[in-house]
Amino acid sequence: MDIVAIVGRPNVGKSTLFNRLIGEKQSIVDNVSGVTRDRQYGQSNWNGKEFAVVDTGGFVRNSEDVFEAAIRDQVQIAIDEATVILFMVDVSTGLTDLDEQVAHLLRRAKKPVVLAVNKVDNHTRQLEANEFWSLGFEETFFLSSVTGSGTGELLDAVVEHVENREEPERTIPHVAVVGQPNAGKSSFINALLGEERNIVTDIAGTTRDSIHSHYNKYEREFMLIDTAGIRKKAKVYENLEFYSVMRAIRAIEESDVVVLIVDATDGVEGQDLAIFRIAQKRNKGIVVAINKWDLVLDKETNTARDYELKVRERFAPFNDLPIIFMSVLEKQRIMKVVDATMQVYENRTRRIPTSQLNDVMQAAMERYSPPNYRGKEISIKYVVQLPLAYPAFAFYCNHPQHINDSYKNYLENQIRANFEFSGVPISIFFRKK
Ligand SMILES: Nc1nc2c(ncn2[C@@H]2O[C@H](COP(=O)(O)OP(=O)(O)OP(=O)(O)O)[C@@H](O)[C@H]2O)c(=O)[nH]1
Ligand SMILES: Nc1nc2c(ncn2[C@@H]2O[C@H](COP(=O)(O)OP(=O)(O)OP(=O)(O)O)[C@@H](O)[C@H]2O)c(=O)[nH]1
Repeated sequence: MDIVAIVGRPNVGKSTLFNRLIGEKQSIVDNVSGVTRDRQYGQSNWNGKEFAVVDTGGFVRNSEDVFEAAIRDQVQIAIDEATVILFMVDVSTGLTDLDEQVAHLLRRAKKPVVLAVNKVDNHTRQLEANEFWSLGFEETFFLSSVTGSGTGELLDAVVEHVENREEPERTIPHVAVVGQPNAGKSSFINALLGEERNIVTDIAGTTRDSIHSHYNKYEREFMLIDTAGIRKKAKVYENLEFYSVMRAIRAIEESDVVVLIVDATDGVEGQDLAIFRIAQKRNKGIVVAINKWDLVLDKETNTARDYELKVRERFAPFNDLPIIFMSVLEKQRIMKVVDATMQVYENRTRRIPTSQLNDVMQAAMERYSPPNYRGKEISIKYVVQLPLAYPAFAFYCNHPQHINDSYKNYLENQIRANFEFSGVPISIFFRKK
């Protein structure tokens, strides 16, 4: 999926536009599941074209006083990683030095740039906004993110640069190895591939600059997707947090299963969660590998168990997934991670025959039926698994809009209790019948 990155100074209105793009619905859903840092990444659809949106402002806390250098850094990363750059400026403050600096970087980029002059709320501001033509971007649009005026034209221009890429037919599982800088991603991949590291580049229409390596040993075969280390030679960004999430997004997009490597000495941090939620939103299989377990000293009988419980809490509500403690350094349990990955891949492709699914779910719904809504009886007639690349179920019922989240969770838990979907997010829809 193509990535549209919104860049610009603090306070110009990036997150207001971002929220508009990803839609009210998504933010409500996220609130329910306790996602707080959802400002970074979302999916949008315009004119039938789907794309991912990244709000670069979501990566800086207190962005009011963020260093200018950090913003320039983000712009450079966005240029490298995104498909289209949406550069936002603010008519109410007028053109600033930092705008000029950002524009300078963008003009040299070989990526399409769309300039959005925001807060053009009225006629006076419309006149003032003309000064931004001096930045020299052919595609310049005037909008008001709060009222929404002008956003349609802007998006039309943005999606001109977006391709609707079909998911390529895959013959073997694609596995993305992601995690924070220094978690041990390269060490893990090197341990798997050793000398035989066979880098496959340029798979038609899929790769740009992530590295694909083919693993085929001990009757296990998959493609490893690794974006680690690409930039090491070129430039080490100060803004590592933004950079590593950005490159994780790319790898996740191309994968079926994501192996999230976490440094045991740090525990699960905000950034690990950000990457985890992106994989979850994209319905990818997930395996968590807690690495550097050798560095955790004085281990007792319950150390791993207690640690695992804490990790599961962090990932809630989606925590039906394999968590494996490994040490790449001491070659401990690396193959366990591989096996879990293969299992999760299988779970993600699992198809439950309709009759079996209905037998199990009818029984579950008899044990605990959907609560009435304002005296209306809710009845779910049957359920089918949808023909998608990931597990998704449609429940046909009389009042689809009145089934509450706790009942939805009940249904999901029942599916998980009866069928093996460990490591895989499940989508549940209610449809009118
Ligand atoms: N008048 C007006 N105000 C706007 C418009 N869009 C956003 N704002 C306001 O501008 C302020 C900053 O908006 P944000 O969306 O938080 O800006 P941001 O660029 O994401 O800021 P950072 O989080 O600092 O990066 C908020 O008070 C918005 O309500 C607009 O079109 N017109
Ligand atoms: N003690 C210990 N050190 C490890 C382990 N795995 C990796 N390391 C060390 O951690 C450091 C970082 O490992 P890398 O594999 O380069 O980490 P990375 O995630 O690829 O890092 P970036 O490319 O910066 O994103 C190296 O010094 C490794 O030797 C482990 O299991 N135990």
